[in-house]
Amino acid sequence: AEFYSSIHEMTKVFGYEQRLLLHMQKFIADNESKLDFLKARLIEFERERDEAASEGVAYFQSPLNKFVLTKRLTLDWQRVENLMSTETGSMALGRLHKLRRNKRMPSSGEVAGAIDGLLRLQYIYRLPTKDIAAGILDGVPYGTELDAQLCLDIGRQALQDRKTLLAHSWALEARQRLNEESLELQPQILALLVETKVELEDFQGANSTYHELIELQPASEQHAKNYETFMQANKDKLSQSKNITDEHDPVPEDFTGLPDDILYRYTCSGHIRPPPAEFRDLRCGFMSETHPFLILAPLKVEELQREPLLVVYHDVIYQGEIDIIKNLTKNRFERAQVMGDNTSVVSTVRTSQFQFMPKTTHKVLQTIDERVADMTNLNMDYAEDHQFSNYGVGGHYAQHFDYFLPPAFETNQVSPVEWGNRIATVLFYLSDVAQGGGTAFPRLKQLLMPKKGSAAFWYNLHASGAPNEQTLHGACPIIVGSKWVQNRWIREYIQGDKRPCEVWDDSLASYSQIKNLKHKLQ
Ligand SMILES: O=C(O)CCC(=O)C(=O)O
Ligand SMILES: [Fe+2]
Repeated sequence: AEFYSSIHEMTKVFGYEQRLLLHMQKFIADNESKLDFLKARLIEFERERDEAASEGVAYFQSPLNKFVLTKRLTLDWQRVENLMSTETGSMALGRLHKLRRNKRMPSSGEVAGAIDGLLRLQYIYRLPTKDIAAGILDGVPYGTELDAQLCLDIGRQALQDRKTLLAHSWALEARQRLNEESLELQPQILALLVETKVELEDFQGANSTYHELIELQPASEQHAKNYETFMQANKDKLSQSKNITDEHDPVPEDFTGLPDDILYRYTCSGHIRPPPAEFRDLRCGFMSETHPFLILAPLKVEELQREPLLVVYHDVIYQGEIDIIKNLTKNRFERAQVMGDNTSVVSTVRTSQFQFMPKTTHKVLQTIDERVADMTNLNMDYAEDHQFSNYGVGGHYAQHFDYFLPPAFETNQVSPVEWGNRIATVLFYLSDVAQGGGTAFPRLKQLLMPKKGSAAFWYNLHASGAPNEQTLHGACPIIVGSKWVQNRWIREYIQGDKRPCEVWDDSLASYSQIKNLKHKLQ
């Protein structure tokens, strides 16, 4: 199993640790009683030796003593030897060994996954390194401090991810957190610091940190060699210095034209927001007139965007239903995947756990679909299986489109293909999230915060069926909490009479897109 991508899974780890602790206690107790027995024997044997030594030859003249000594040298010492050579606590050790190798236990690869999540949080929400290390996330203290080793591990992974400013700050933090116990890490920390300083072009700083490192381990040939390579490569730049205090790139003043991953980042962090003018016409309430389909459903709806339509319904899934769903999905989650070139793959683009469930599984899923039909006026006969996702701390789903692109059709990843593309998405929030975890629409400048019981609805396609690229969206990383969502992906098939095309006449925009799409297909 994989734990770091889901809080739901993570809670099971506590149970495992509890059992590991019991085995360890048993192991210690067994060994302690063995040592107690051996210590008592030792004292006894020493006492008799002292007696013999003080009495001298007279000691051996007593037949009784002769007997005692002989017995001790044979039987007693044999028992001691036997005891010393038995592996005490082997039963407890065996159990611990077996439990640790259980395939449901987290593996060492999970540490990398967990660090990856932490770095993503820090990067997107611009969290200060010293706060995270002190156990403070986005201003809230959680009482867990990170030690020098962990700070070093995080720094190394940041460097690997090319987040050099972060790597530098984690190396500094690791150095600050060195203590007697962890002093042996100092050379590794200095080495990381050198690497990051070189990358950030603080050659003077790198040079002096190299000196520190060599002073610390003057005998190391490796350091000498590395230093020589460094000097050869940078000898003309040694006067170049930089006071690196930043941990993050500066926030851009203007976001136009920036790549989608950057837009996603700043939408999640709240730096990208719709300008007030865009709110002017938007409505909220028990709407029935703005869009024809709402006549059917006097639901509590909030309009976030007209073009393309993006609305949020409030109180459209109930606690009783959520309880049933949590029960149905129990122990059935697996690591979420994304579409790869030919097949689905695990990726850091999407770190959560998910499962699909046919609507025939339980009546509650049919009830929900009837409600979705009321909310959207779409035909739910051609909706995919219900998808449930659970995100853990640091879990996210990077910017993506819900609609299928031509390659997905070509590689048979659209099933069933006759149902066409995903015309619309309804995303139910089955939980609140304490911190982070919004759904970001970078091109619409919208950030929806999960609220238990509400649901977002948007069309992925233009009325013509062409993909609407404005619908790019993603699930921002969770800072604190466990996020549960349920997806309804509604497909195009026989929605023709349902979707009120005349209200959203986007035929012009989609014409060029269709051409573009055809071009891509050729
Ligand atoms: O969890 C979210 O907020 C968004 C999920 C999503 O976009 C998806 O599952 O396709
Ligand atoms: Fe999505």
